[in-house]
Amino acid sequence: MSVIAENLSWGVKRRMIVQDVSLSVAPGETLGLIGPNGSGKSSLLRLLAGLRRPASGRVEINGQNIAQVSRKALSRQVAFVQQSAATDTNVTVADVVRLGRTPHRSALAGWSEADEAAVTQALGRVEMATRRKQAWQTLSGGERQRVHIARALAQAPQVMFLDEPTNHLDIHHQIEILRMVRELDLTSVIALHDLNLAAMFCDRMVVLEAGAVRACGTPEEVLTQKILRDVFRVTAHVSGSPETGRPHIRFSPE
Ligand SMILES: Nc1ncnc2c1ncn2[C@@H]1O[C@H](COP(=O)(O)OP(=O)(O)OP(=O)(O)O)[C@@H](O)[C@H]1O
Repeated sequence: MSVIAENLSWGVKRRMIVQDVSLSVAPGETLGLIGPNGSGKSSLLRLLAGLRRPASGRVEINGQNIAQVSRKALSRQVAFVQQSAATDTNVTVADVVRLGRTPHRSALAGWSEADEAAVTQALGRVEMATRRKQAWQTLSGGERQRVHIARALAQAPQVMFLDEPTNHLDIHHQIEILRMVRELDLTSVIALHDLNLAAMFCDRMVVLEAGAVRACGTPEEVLTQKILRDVFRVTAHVSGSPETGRPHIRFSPE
């Protein structure tokens, strides 16, 4: 499914937080959203996922304006992994992942074998299958993050929005989660701070600066010394990684 944003703007009081953003994500593509703290990545993701109404502009998912799609219909297609999703404390890991099946169930239908299989498969994909009975509140930060990703997978979406999905993860799980998202047969938009990981796993990237698109293109096109200096305020050397052929950034201490 494609995701297209046209001239999206959103703000609070007089402050514009997302400014005239247009972008498009092709079916199956992984788009990285990068930018400094406060540049509007989370706000833009919420607009794209239909969790917030833009002040102006529109979002189309699979050719449909999401303002005209019911929330339930949207949640059958779109999953959102939030940065710090609130979860009831008195539940198990499996309970949290089961919530992902809600959009697919009717009020009268019972819990089906297909629902249970989706939960089991999702837990397996994030390497949490052995923890299904563990109490949510006893999980570590990274384990919670993986369970939230499993909940989104159990939702069987065609589009996934992820807001810094790897910020609590060890390097093995950062790579595994991003590899998995890229390999899944879905369209994804991922806000990431680690620019080298973004370069490794994203097909294209959008750089946000003060709520506006500063650059958009392949990792090679976007991760230039100039952008790193102007937008991220770092001195860095960019070279092609011999293993992946993608840009690799070496940051300089001054
Ligand atoms: N509901 C709100 N009310 C007031 N200000 C808001 C609101 N939501 C976001 N902001 C402000 O908008 C700006 C962008 O926030 P946002 O969370 O989208 O940035 P971000 O790029 O995701 O940042 P980070 O990298 O720090 O997670 C920030 O300055 C934030 O304080």
